[in-house]
Amino acid sequence: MQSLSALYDNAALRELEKRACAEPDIDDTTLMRRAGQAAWRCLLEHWPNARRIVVLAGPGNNGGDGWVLARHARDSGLDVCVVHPSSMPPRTPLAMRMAGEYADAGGRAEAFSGVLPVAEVIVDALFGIGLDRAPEGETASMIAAANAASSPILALDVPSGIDSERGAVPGVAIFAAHTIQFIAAHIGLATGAALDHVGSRSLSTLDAPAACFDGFAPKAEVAASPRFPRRARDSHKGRHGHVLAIGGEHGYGGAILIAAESALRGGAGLVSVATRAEHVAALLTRRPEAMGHAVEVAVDLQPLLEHADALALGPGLGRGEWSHGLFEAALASGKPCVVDADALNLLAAAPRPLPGAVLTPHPGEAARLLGSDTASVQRDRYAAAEAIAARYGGAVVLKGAGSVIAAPGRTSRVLAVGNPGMASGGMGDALSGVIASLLAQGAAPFEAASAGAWLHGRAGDLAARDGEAGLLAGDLIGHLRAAIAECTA
Ligand SMILES: NC(=O)C1=CN([C@@H]2O[C@H](COP(=O)(O)OP(=O)(O)OC[C@H]3O[C@@H](n4cnc5c(N)ncnc54)[C@H](O)[C@@H]3O)[C@@H](O)[C@H]2O)[C@@H](O)CC1
Ligand SMILES: Nc1ncnc2c1ncn2[C@@H]1O[C@H](COP(=O)(O)OP(=O)(O)O)[C@@H](O)[C@H]1O
Ligand SMILES: [K+]
Repeated sequence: MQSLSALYDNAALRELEKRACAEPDIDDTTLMRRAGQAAWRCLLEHWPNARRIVVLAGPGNNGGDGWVLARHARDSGLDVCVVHPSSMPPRTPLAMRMAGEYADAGGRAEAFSGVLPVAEVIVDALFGIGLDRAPEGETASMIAAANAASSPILALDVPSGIDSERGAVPGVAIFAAHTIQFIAAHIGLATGAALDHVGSRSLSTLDAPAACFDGFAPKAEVAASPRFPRRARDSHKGRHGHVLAIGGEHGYGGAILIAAESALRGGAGLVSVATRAEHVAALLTRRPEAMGHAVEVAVDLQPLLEHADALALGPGLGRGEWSHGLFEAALASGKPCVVDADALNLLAAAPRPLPGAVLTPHPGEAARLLGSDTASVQRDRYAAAEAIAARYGGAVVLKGAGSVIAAPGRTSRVLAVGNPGMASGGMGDALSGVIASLLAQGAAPFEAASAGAWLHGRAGDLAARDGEAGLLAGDLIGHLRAAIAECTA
């Protein structure tokens, strides 16, 4: 059974369409009719009282779906107007046929004149998975006019202007209230800039037979909530792992303190911190449960490394001599390790394979790891996360809205939890702590990355119930325990 959690790219969607059309009683016309009808039902479900609708119809098959919907709406007695770009009448045979049927039934259609007719719902059928460049000229104006109208927009398959494979928004794009996707969920609607455009989401498989999906793995999956076993009654701290958090150069004590506190709230049995001497008192005042160690030279780190099950390396680490020494000593230990913040910058400067590590770059750090730029990373977040995993060998969490989790040989995952309240300093340090905590408790890198990122996002959502703006990493950490409890059998 297909769900919104299994995500496919455009090649897969087109192949699935082909397989469906190979079935005896299905062809491309049937699929388009089903798409238009499913979209019409979706409109009725969301806006049962709408009497006037405008359908924006593009030149391709996405437009075709729109013409079918328009016909259903008209047959049901609604006041319908289809608006198409004056320079782009229906171009594909299917779209031409559906436009013809609508016209034959007496449906109203007009070329875009600069203003859209008034409507209670606007249906966006301009472009779907066939978008091949940023909308410009007339289509850009139609999108802008639809967004400027006060009516909600129902997007068919993809909000027009969104790159349905990558989540990027190359120019203007529809801001939909709801998007109904056809056949299977699109990978690009789950991450990055696209998230602001899709609204709520649904999926109509168009009754494509389940056999079409046989042997067809999704390109990515929405990360599911992790499951944790209940603790044994006779458990003790030695069974829940020992995290060593390493960082906190002069002037950057807060980051390592947040990572340590988050590791404790992530369930680690013990948390030690290796940092500059001046941060130890602050750490112990704030979190006496942590063990603070002043480390002035790398050799001081050795005994701490020996006792650690996993490392959180990088929060506030800096990039100087002290930082380099600790970075090299920590990696040389071969312990499971979260590599974050300045440790990622040091790694970018001296790349090496780190198969047992979890790398947690934000898009800027990801760009440095790849030798590219932030805009390129954001243009294709899946490709960037997968390229970092391939280059460095470990698991990767590419942070930001719709965080992408990747590892060599694994199907990538994308987070559906988290919120923009988390765009504040220290949130990444909290993520490092919780992932290190799971590594210390025995999780493998990809699972620790995925479960840790999920818990962090969920705790952020629980914290955001009191509002997004002003949400602090410390507030999120306060909800980690509840997030873990929700996931515990
Ligand atoms: N794949 C499937 O399984 C199904 C697809 N259907 C619909 O078909 C759609 C795909 O149809 P198409 O492949 O015809 O693609 P689209 O309808 O998304 O658009 C393609 C057309 O728009 C033009 N175009 C693309 N970007 C443009 C831009 N920025 N400015 C101006 N013109 C631009 C292309 O040159 C092409 O003519 C899907 O999104 C979906 O709505 C459904 O009918 C049923 C099943
Ligand atoms: N708009 C957002 N939606 C969801 N999660 C977000 C958003 N903004 C930030 N986050 C999350 O918050 C954390 C921020 O990390 P980072 O950018 O490293 O912050 P810092 O360096 O200040 O600690 C990441 O886990 C990121 O995914
Ligand atoms: K569309």
